[in-house]
Amino acid sequence: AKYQIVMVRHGESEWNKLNKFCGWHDAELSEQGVKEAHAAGKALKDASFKFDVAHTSVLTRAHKTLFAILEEIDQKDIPIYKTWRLNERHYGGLTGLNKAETALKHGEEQVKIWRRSFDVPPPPMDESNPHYKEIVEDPRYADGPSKSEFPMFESLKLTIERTLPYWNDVIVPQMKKGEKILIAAHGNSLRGIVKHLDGMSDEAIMGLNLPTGIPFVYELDVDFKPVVSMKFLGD
Ligand SMILES: CC(=O)Oc1ccccc1S(=O)(=O)Nc1cc2c(c(O)c1O)C(=O)c1ccccc1C2=O
Repeated sequence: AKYQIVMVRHGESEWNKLNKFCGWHDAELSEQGVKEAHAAGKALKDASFKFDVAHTSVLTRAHKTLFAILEEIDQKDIPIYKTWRLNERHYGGLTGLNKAETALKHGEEQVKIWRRSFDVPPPPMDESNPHYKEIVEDPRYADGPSKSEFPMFESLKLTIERTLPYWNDVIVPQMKKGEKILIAAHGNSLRGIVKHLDGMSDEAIMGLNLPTGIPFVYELDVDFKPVVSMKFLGD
């Protein structure tokens, strides 16, 4: 095919293990997550993948997944672009809550609505949330989003709407120049790219839960239409 791109959801994080909404909180990879990342790198090395450039979010769990992969394929010297636009969805006031706390605070009915909604946002994060300051004041957001567009919550729809401009304005032009690209990001930001590439419905993309730490390949024709969609390594 004319173009090929590899994407991978970061390995399991410490908060995934605790079933806590993580979003823009900068959780570490769990030990299992580090292992997943190295396994991903080994799979890419065995398949002789080489990249010219990598894109990731501004969150550590994605960086460490990317670094483990680049170490395994011996390509630690390629340029790495970090952008908030590839961040995980912002879970607003739910950030830090686990399953029980969420149900206790908002009730099972509301959880059911959120789970199946594409554009119903969680409650905004406010100063009462223990993670408010660490996120809003983080210097890593100096390059964006601006104060006025800094999210306090995101629906899946809003997440996709802020990820796609990066795909269209940064990644596609690089692919057109022949760059071989690896994206290490998060479940919901990668959903935005996959939804766009495969023209999936809102319902279909909500049904897609990408596995952690397993790279997948898209092969695209000259019009960026998928010839091969979401081919997982090891498949
Ligand atoms: C598997 C699991 O325990 O998921 C968790 C984790 C934390 C809280 C609630 C749950 S849950 O069991 O209710 N399931 C569960 C709950 C939720 C979601 C979701 O995808 C999910 O699987 C959302 O996407 C979601 C998105 C936006 C607001 C709330 C939710 C939500 O409340």
